Amino acid sequence: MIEAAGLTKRYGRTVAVDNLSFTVQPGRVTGFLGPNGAGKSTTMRMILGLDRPTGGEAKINGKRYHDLHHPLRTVGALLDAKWVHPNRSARAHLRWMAKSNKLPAARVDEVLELVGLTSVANKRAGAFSLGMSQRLGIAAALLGDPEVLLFDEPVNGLDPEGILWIRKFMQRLATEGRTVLVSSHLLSEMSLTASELIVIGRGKLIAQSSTEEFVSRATENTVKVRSPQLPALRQALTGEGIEVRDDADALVVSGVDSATVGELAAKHGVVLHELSPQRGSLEEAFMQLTGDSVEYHTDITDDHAVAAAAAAELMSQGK
Ligand SMILES: Nc1ncnc2c1ncn2[C@@H]1O[C@H](COP(=O)(O)OP(=O)(O)OP(=O)(O)O)[C@@H](O)[C@H]1O
Repeated sequence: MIEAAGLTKRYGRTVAVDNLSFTVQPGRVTGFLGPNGAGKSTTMRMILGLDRPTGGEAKINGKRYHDLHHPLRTVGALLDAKWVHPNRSARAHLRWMAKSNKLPAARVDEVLELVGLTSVANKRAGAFSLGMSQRLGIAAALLGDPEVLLFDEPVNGLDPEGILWIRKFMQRLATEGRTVLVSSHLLSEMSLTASELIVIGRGKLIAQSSTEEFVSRATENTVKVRSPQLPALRQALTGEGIEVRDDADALVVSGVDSATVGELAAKHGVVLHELSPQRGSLEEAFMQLTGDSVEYHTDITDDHAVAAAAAAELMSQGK
């Protein structure tokens, strides 16, 4: 289990992580979702004792990272897959890691097998593709057979096949009873990988809920309605306890269908110029929820690969 309580990190005037509290439970994949620059990496680094919090604390199985007796036997992480000596083979890299962390050498071949790298174990890690490097990073995270695993944007830059592999692998780790926290800036990817979500924007917690609940909330259908008598229409709707928000010269109505809106307008003698049901896209809704918290735009090619993997997954499920 991972617990963050009031976790805060400031870099000068930038508040990278702002009073963040959440819990990550074992036995399922928890998605750590937020736009680029939201503070995901900084939070993970604080959990792993690589950055010192300005305030609050993070605990892994009830202890701060620095108080763990055998850190690698408790927690494994994939932060930067390219963090490998380029001239070392995959096996040599893992042997060196095992030795320096007092882990049995026999575990090296086990983890190579687990991630499917046995056949290339003696090849130079510097010549690995990104997908192979990610697998090697995951093998390294698994060396100590830890109960808790953190993966920072593991599918970034991967092709659809690589994305599918990572997704299945995380789910398998969770079904083994491990605590798995995986970060991403894409709700579409997380909706296929994680059963629980922690959503942040500009370092602040936006939501922690089941993925199902978050997605259904994020894609809530609305009705767009335009009228030359907007104030009267707004009053008619809010008078019935219906939620409305302004959108330029229109109102966006939530929680009711267009028939209800039309009938209420007629009852109050309000003229309508437009009455259109809106179905929000998942990513658009997510962007809206995280509001102005987007620091910069995401890499289009990454997002296309993720979308293709999502489509492949749905097809493989026969949907
Ligand atoms: N070492 C640092 N010095 C100064 N500012 C930093 C440092 N590390 C992160 N930041 C800032 O903190 C904020 C959060 O960054 P962080 O990398 O944690 O976000 P993120 O959600 O992981 O985004 P990304 O996916 O782009 O890495 C950003 O505004 C970033 O510029």
